[in-house]
Parts: sequence; C-alpha cells; structure tokens
Amino acid sequence: MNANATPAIAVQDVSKFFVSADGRRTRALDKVNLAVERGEFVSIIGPSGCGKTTMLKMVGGILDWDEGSISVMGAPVSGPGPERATVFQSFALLPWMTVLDNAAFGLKMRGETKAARHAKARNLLETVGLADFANAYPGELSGGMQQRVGLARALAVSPNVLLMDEPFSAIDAQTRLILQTELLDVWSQTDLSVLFITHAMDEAVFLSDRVVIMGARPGHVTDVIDIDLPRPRTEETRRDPRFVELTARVWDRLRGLMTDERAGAPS
Ligand SMILES: Nc1ncnc2c1ncn2[C@@H]1O[C@H](COP(=O)(O)OP(=O)(O)OP(=O)(O)O)[C@@H](O)[C@H]1O
Repeated sequence: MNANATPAIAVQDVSKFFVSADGRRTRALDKVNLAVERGEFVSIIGPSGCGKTTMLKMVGGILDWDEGSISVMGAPVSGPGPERATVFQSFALLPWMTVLDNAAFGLKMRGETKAARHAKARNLLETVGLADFANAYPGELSGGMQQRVGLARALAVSPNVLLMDEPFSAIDAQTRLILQTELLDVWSQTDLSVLFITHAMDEAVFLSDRVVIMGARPGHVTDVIDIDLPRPRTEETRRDPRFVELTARVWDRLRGLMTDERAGAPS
C-alpha cells in the first residue's frame, strides 16, 4: 500500500435521499464517511435496508447522491468508469453467451479484438478454475461456477477497484467458503482495492482488512473494526481464537443495532 497515494475510494459526508411515490423525501444515507486505501479489502455489513447497496451503486457511478463527495483513485465520481468493476449477487451472466464470451464481455464493450479478449478471458478462466468450461453456457454451471465467471468477467477489464454486492449469498455454504479463499488468492496477486458487501459476519472478518458496520434509518457508519488477522488467510484462520473473537465483536455490535432498531432508538 502506498501511504502517500489518495485512497482508492473516498466517500466524504455523503447523504442520499429517496423520494417515494407519494412525494415523501426519505433520508437513506446520512453523512457517510468511508475510505478504502489502495490494495485494501474492506467489507460493509449492516442490517437490511441500511443503505449498503445504495452506497455501492453510488461508488459505482450508477446512482447519484445529494450531499458530500465521492472519489475513486483520486478522481471525483461522475458516472461509471473503467477503473471500477462490479460483481453482483445475481451473477448477471448472459445466458445465450458461452462462459468465454461472458468472461470477455467487458472487453468487447471496450472494443478489444476478438482474439485479444478471448486470450485474456481464457487466462482468467484458468485463474478461477474454469478453463475446461469455456464453451459451456451459464445454465450448465453450478451457482459457484457462475460466480467464478462473474469474477473473471470483472477482472478481465483490469480494474483498480472491485465492488462486490453480496457476491456469495446465493451460493451454498461449503462452496462459499471455498470461493472466499479463491477470491483472496486472486486479490493477493493484484493491487486491487475491494469494497465488499455481505450479511455474513464470518465472511466479512475472514476476507477483510477492515469491517465497516452500518446502522439504519437513516444509513450511517457506526463502527470500523480493524481485522488484524495475519495473511494469507487459510482454513486455519477460521479456527484462530482471534477470528472467533473478532466475529463475536462484529455480532455484538450488529445485535446492539438490531435491538435498538426494534426498540425504535437511534443507533
Ligand atoms: N430506488 C429507490 N427508491 C426509494 N427507496 C429506495 C430505493 N432504493 C433503496 N431505497 C431505500 O433505501 C434504503 C437503503 O436500501 P439499500 O438497498 O441500499 O439497503 P441494503 O442495506 O443494501 O439492504 P439489504 O441488506 O436488504 O440488501 C432502504 O430503506 C430502501 O428501501
């Protein structure tokens, strides 16, 4: 990490309002501050509706905000950009395209030649363990395999910043653990900065350098927990007493927020 560089993602005092069908203006996010340093892996966790996806969409440049500023790699966000790629919960693959063409899709949008984009996509399919499935269609793959294609597609465009919106939540629990390790393997070989949304506390702790906890109504950052577990993280990490302790700390904080929410208290 270059300590002198501007953060990969800088969200400063950002507020967001939504207007409902009856014209009511609701504050969805309240003065959110968040930084992801270059090469850092940061997760956001928080109760349903606290604005996690809204945050990610704003950083991705597909949703405007009302107050504050957001910059990525030192430049103000004014729309989507080539330095950012997103991996979605729903995989968002095109069912009529082969795995290879799905992985190469972002490169096609950038106007790269077929030979160049296929060569790059093949490389990435190899990285995510799907080299033998290049000619298959998404419908022929398991959920875990489809999400590996989603990851290959995102990485193909060589982003600086990877935005991940609950990417493993539709995947069975065992495969999910394997994908977490695979993601860290890929990340450790790059200088990617990752902003990762999850509902799973153990996932947030296992993956991250820092876990950002958000409360709801309106969405705001309540805590940032440093995850001082050594890397590389392995299956041993999950049995480390420090891992258990940090996961419990995240849960204590979240449980407090949820209890406050049920009682109608501000968190
Ligand atoms: N397009 C929209 N119009 C109106 N309200 C919206 C819109 N999108 C989101 N909201 C509201 O903003 C708040 C934050 O939503 P968001 O989807 O970002 O939360 P979240 O933390 O990602 O939730 P979940 O964990 O359930 O996915 C919610 O109260 C939601 O109802």
